[in-house]
Amino acid sequence: MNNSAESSYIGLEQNGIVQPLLTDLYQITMAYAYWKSGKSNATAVFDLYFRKNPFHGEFTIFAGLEECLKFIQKFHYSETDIQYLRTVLPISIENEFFEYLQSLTADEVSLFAVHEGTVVFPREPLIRVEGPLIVVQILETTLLNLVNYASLMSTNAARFRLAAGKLKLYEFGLRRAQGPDGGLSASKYSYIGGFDGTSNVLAGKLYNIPVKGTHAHSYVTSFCCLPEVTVTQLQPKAGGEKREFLQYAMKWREKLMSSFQVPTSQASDGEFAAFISFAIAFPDMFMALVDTYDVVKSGLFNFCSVALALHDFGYSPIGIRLDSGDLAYLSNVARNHFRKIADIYQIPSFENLVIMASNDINEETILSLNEQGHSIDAFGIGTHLVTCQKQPALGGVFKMVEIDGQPRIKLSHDVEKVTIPGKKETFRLYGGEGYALIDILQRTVEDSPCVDHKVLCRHPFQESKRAYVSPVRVEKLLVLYWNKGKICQKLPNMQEVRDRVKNSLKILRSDIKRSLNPTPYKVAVSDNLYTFLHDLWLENAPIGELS
Ligand SMILES: Nc1ncnc2c1ncn2[C@@H]1O[C@H](COP(=O)(O)OP(=O)(O)OP(=O)(O)O)[C@@H](O)[C@H]1O
Ligand SMILES: O=P(O)(O)OC[C@H]1O[C@H](OP(=O)(O)OP(=O)(O)O)[C@H](O)[C@@H]1O
Ligand SMILES: O=C(O)c1cccnc1
Ligand SMILES: [Mg+2]
Repeated sequence: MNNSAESSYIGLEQNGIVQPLLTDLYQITMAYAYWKSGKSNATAVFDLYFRKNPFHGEFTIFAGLEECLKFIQKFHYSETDIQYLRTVLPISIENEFFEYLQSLTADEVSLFAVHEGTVVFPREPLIRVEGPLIVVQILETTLLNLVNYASLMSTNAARFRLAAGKLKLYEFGLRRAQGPDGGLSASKYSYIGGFDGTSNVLAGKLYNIPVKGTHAHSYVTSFCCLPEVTVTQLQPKAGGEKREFLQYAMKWREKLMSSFQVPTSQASDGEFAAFISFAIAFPDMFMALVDTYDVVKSGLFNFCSVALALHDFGYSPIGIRLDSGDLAYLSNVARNHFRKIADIYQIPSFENLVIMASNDINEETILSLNEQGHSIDAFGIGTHLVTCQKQPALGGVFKMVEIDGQPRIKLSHDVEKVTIPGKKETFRLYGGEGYALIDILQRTVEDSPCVDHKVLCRHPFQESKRAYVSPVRVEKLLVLYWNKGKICQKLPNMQEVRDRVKNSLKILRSDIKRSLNPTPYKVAVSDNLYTFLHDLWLENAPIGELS
């Protein structure tokens, strides 16, 4: 098993699908219309942000930044891209436009971003992109594609992590993921969000994530009786001659089942044969799926018998996986068996055999299991995690906030959808206990908030909602990551991003993180930005006439 994700994954090539044509056609048609109307030299500022936290929660983890940087680093239309565009755009498009497109790079763009893995909130810019209008516009779809699922997935994983506490979490979702790329991203961002590993072997290879696995029901059902065990011997861990393993396991099964007063006829021989064969193949990592027939009457006895035989041979069995039934009840039964065996046969390690649970597990199942009391050590989670079944998309958007130094606002009947105009900074203000109190958006022309100085924080749309905050610490969230054609920050490796997620969540009070009815975290605007926003709003919304 690959145990370290410490080495950098920065050197990795980006998935080949991520290229300039991975965009919506309208970015290119707009580019032509901008170009044609003489806006090629316009300079624009766009904010990438989302409006609502996912999963009925009150926090989001920002992820996908490194992929965005890799994308803009190599942003360039190839000759075949241009050839293809010629076939889909109208014949009337001037040839010089294609020449112009082919010459484009993101070298004149600046990109500011929140560090990947940081906890973030609605309306605050996660990424601010400044530069030639056409280039910045063209980046929209790809940047959103790279950030939305990555952030959603990392947030989902972080929520599972909060629910599971210190228990191990493994991502088992590849078979249920949204295609190959969705599956790889799910493995990567669930690790960033706090999972301990994945069953996805390619993700292990590409990202150096620990890979983990047990076996499927098919392995168990492929055996029907003991004579099918053709290799019956095993070399003891300490070395020396191979010995009859099968006989040891059989002796243990008789002994165990009679001491638990269950007739051996109740246990499946096929399952027993499967476990023996698996143990002979993997004596150092024996983990058995015990629910194919009957966990209590068959699976547990078969597992324990093989595990005891392995112990006789000097090996340490790992544990079991439960994949159906009442997981709380069955895990407690299993733990009691393990305890009894540890006690009767004086093998203390048996008490701590791993109990893994899988089968359609979601955040609520884990919270409910916690309430009921269970003996599970690890969860294998697929569908709900990778498809983000509770909320399949993060509604991140990319909106123009300034052009040629002039602020821009997008109005909407839905106040939540009105954009906050102008070039902005975000500051996180901390209170005495180390918790973040509020995030405040300011215009870049304003002075930064200072420690121990009162800052007026205003709700962006509700005039009466305002408060003074005297922060004990101020953190500037947006950092210049891409400038003059270069990545200008040291990029963290995956382990560091994962650590940031963990530490970033610690700055949130627990009521903001709880699953049911969490307290919203406040995102405010400065007094100056409040006035700026509302003046521009009025300027852009003429007084109507009723008739
Ligand atoms: N103690 C428990 N509390 C809450 N939910 C549980 C508990 N045990 C299992 N679950 C969940 O209940 C669901 C049970 O799934 P389902 O109704 O398909 O039964 P099953 O055990 O898979 O049956 P089958 O033997 O047919 O596979 C799963 O989503 C599982 O995660
Ligand atoms: O339940 P998930 O969270 O998606 O986790 C992954 C599931 O994948 C496997 O099931 P399998 O493909 O064999 O199907 P089944 O258990 O649903 O029959 C495994 O046994 C888990 O039950
Ligand atoms: O290794 C496992 O147990 C596993 C892998 C993928 C899906 N379900 C289970
Ligand atoms: Mg299942």
